Amino acid sequence: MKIKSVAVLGAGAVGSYVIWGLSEKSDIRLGVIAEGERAERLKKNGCAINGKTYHPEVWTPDEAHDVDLMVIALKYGSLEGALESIQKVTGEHTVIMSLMNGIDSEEIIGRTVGMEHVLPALIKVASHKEEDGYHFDPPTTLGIIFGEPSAPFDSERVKAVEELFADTGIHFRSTEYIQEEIWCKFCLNVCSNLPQAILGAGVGCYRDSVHMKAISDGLKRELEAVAQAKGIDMSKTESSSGRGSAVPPSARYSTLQDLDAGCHTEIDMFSGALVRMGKELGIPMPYNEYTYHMIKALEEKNDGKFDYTGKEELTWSK
Ligand SMILES: NC(=O)C1=CN([C@@H]2O[C@H](COP(=O)(O)OP(=O)(O)OC[C@H]3O[C@@H](n4cnc5c(N)ncnc54)[C@H](OP(=O)(O)O)[C@@H]3O)[C@@H](O)[C@H]2O)C=CC1
Ligand SMILES: CC(C)(CO)C(=O)C(=O)O
Repeated sequence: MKIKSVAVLGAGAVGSYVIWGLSEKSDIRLGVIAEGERAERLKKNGCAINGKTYHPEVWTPDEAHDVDLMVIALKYGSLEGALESIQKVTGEHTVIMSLMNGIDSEEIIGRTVGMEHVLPALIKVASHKEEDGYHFDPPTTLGIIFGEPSAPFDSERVKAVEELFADTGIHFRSTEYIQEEIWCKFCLNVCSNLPQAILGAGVGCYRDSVHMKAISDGLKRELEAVAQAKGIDMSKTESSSGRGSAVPPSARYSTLQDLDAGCHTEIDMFSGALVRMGKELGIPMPYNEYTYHMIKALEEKNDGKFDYTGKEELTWSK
């Protein structure tokens, strides 16, 4: 098996890492999947990444049908609406890798196209948008981790993806513990993205404030209790997955980036998912419930719900 065509669905901060890495590869076709105004914009402007503009092909889902590898890098809120496109792209042999955060994008995609197409994966990159396009630091980026959910782990498709990434700038590794790796990344996101998003400060806050560390630890204890109840042993990845990419203390992870940009976040796939699982398993989740509601309220604040300027009617504290 050899991967000769790659389609990226979601040419944003994470999709840019794949586009950047594969653009110089001469023996593949690389396209981004887009329609309508988004497709026109991508055709006209290309993808601006680390100060350079790349021009991957722009394919409709029909044009991308039966691509060898589809990489999905959408925000959680866009996934449901893109399932029809994902179905149109998926051919008999298409392998799908979701680089989305959270623990359920694979399951959602698999329900639509069949789990056999999905090669579980995650990405560790700190990528963000600036005025001149997307930026990340290639040398310190840990990159893409992927693997079969069960043996044989050195499958044809794992070897094909390794061969695809081998002579590119993309950092990657395959693993026999992909489920545990995904949960470790989930833990990193829940414990590091969320408290800093409420505080509105860089990740140095966990090093510099015992209070921020205490909140992060509280979220972690709840997540570990859920993982344990589900039989996920995150210690299996301790030697390989201890920490994320090196970042400065000012780093703002994706949840805070979303709030900074006035957008809705992916809190439903972080604390939202944990609160739901906690209820199913009978595990109390006070830190995650509080965090869930606070971030939802910050989204409401961004939407202008608490803009009381010029509203004179009185309200009472109870
Ligand atoms: N940012 C980061 O450093 C990291 C993010 N992640 C995770 O990766 C995922 C993607 O995040 P990120 O890259 O930051 O998000 P972005 O918002 O930067 O990128 C999402 C992209 O998807 C595009 N898009 C939305 N709907 C469609 C559609 N129907 N068809 C085609 N394209 C579509 C958007 O286009 P448009 O802009 O035109 O709307 C946008 O370019 C998230 O789950 C995130 O948590 C994981 C690791 C690190
Ligand atoms: C924590 C980080 C940067 C790791 O890749 C990430 O996933 C995010 O910003 O959401």
